[in-house]
Amino acid sequence: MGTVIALANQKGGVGKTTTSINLGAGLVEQGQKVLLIDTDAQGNATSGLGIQKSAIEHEIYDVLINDTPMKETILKTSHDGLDIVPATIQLSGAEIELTPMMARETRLRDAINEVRDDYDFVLIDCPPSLGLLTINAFTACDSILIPVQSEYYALEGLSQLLNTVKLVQKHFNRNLKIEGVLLTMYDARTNLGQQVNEEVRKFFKDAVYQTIIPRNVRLSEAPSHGLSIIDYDRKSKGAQVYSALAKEVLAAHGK
Ligand SMILES: Nc1ncnc2c1ncn2[C@@H]1O[C@H](COP(=O)(O)OP(=O)(O)OP(=O)(O)O)[C@@H](O)[C@H]1O
Repeated sequence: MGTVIALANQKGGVGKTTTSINLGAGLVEQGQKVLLIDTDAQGNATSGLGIQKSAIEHEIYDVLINDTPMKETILKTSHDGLDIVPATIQLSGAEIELTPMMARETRLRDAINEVRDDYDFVLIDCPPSLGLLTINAFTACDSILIPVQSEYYALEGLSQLLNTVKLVQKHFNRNLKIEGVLLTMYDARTNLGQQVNEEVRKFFKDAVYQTIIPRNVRLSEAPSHGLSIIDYDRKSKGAQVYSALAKEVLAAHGK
């Protein structure tokens, strides 16, 4: 049965999607079967892996609202072996359309359970909010990977995130854990980067990955080509660090 990891931080632009795509591809390189579920209406993970919106027949919205089986929404991506459940802008209405009568917090979990045996890892790219879609992800997953941007106010908002984790543990998912905290867009040349590194390690201790993701222009270019960093520029620093992260994640799971 696959391990389900949600990538979440309600702050926007911290590297959730970049990490979902490239950790996913990195895990595939290590011989894992991986499904990425896009739950962000911006659909950046979807387009970043080369899926044309016009080619999408069913998406995560249909799973959550129309009871479409997840299996019918799964597409192959530009990275061989990495599958995706796509998202489009249609998903932006889902939080309002999910009503209490629909068991609205557990719909994603129920859908994932139908495909979980087909994969080693299921990654959920969360939207930048702590709304119902993120609650669905936290209810469905085993653990949460929190990307933290190495910038001013890096820790701001994380206590809210941890409160949401506690609420979900209490009501829907007793075994929910923190998978790890990942420093992203790190610039070793600045004092700020080093300060944030120390601050985050003081707060989250061993939960912080040894692997740190630096700012790397190749990582920001790859999605516009619909490619993971491994396919876009295998020799880049970005490809090396996401490969190292994949190995660190696997080691944490005894693989
Ligand atoms: N390590 C990096 N180096 C350079 N650019 C990066 C890096 N990581 C992410 N970016 C760029 O920063 C922007 C935000 O990253 P990303 O989309 O992964 O964040 P996000 O947390 O998923 O955003 P949102 O909250 O909007 O969903 C993107 O343009 C991405 O290409």
